[in-house]
Amino acid sequence: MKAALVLETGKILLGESFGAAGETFGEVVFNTGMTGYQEVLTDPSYAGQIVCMTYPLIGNYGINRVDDQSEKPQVQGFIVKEAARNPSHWQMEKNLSRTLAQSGVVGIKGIDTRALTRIIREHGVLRGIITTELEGLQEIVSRLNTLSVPTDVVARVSTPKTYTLPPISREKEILHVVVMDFGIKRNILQAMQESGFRLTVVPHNTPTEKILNLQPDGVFLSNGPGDPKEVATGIKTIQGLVGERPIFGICLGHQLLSLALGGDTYKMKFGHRGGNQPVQDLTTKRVTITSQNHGYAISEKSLEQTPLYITHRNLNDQSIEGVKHRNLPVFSVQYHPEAGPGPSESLYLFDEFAQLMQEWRAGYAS
Ligand SMILES: NC(=O)CC[C@H](N)C(=O)O
Repeated sequence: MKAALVLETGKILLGESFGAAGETFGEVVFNTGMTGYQEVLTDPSYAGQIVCMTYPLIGNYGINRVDDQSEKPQVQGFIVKEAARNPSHWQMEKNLSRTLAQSGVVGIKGIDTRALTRIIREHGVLRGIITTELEGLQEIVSRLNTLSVPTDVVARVSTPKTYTLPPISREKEILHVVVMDFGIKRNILQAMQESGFRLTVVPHNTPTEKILNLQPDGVFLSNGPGDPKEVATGIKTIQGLVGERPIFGICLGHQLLSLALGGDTYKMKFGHRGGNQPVQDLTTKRVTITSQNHGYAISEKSLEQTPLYITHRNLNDQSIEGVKHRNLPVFSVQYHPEAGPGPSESLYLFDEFAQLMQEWRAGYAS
């Protein structure tokens, strides 16, 4: 079956249906990862977005039981050049196109994804529609201008109920962390369990008092989809938590922390999505290659009005990748240290969080 990708610029790219048939609307973004498509599909941070994979062959190791980052694919649509016809891997359980079809994800294959990426890099992220209904494509272009990206995406992907997870590593001192779930990836939960944390995961709109009543050693602010400025209740909660407990934020959590402390965020032209973004720790000068997935960033100028200072920078475009509070145990990073998918060399940040919580615990007890 034929399919088309229609962009808000009026450009129409023709390909073949991949996954579910039908129509889907979203913001078209590109990811440069050569592997990790299963993690990308199931990462709740992509809710509302149509993801274009720049790497030209996708699906070659199928879908397995271990790489899911949430219970289902979360992307709004999926664009590939070539979908592997004979996937093979010892852990493979299903094939990609069937998984997409069963989950109702409308995709398209046969698109020159590198050419599409050039268009996005030139223009900035674009709204688009993938459709298997090829009649009336011109009408879709005019309809596209009336559609806007949903603003309630965090509420859609956050847990509706509080739940707990035990520590996996028993060697380390057990610390209790309350996780504010704005659309968390499983690999982050797992990295924290492996760091010896006992987790209480709470919905995105849990008030400050309820979190403090759980008597955590620290609070974690998760990744998540959409514009951070839309997460007003979360920002308010974080304002109440600063100074009460050690705090660590990743990606959306990092952006929300800055907003809570008086900083500002902006929408990047096409964002950072992939597994090879170089980030420098400004104190040690050490560079790590990081996994990233974000379209917003902290505005540097706005940090002057906050108690935060810059700890990490992206070496490709100098954008802010990490901040720390000047005198409280509060820090965050824009990238994904949990390494799923991507390099694992930034996992040490979870140990830093553990150390802050231990110090805080010791200070609190004395
Ligand atoms: N991975 C994330 O947490 C993404 C944060 C935010 N939605 C952005 O696109 O910038």
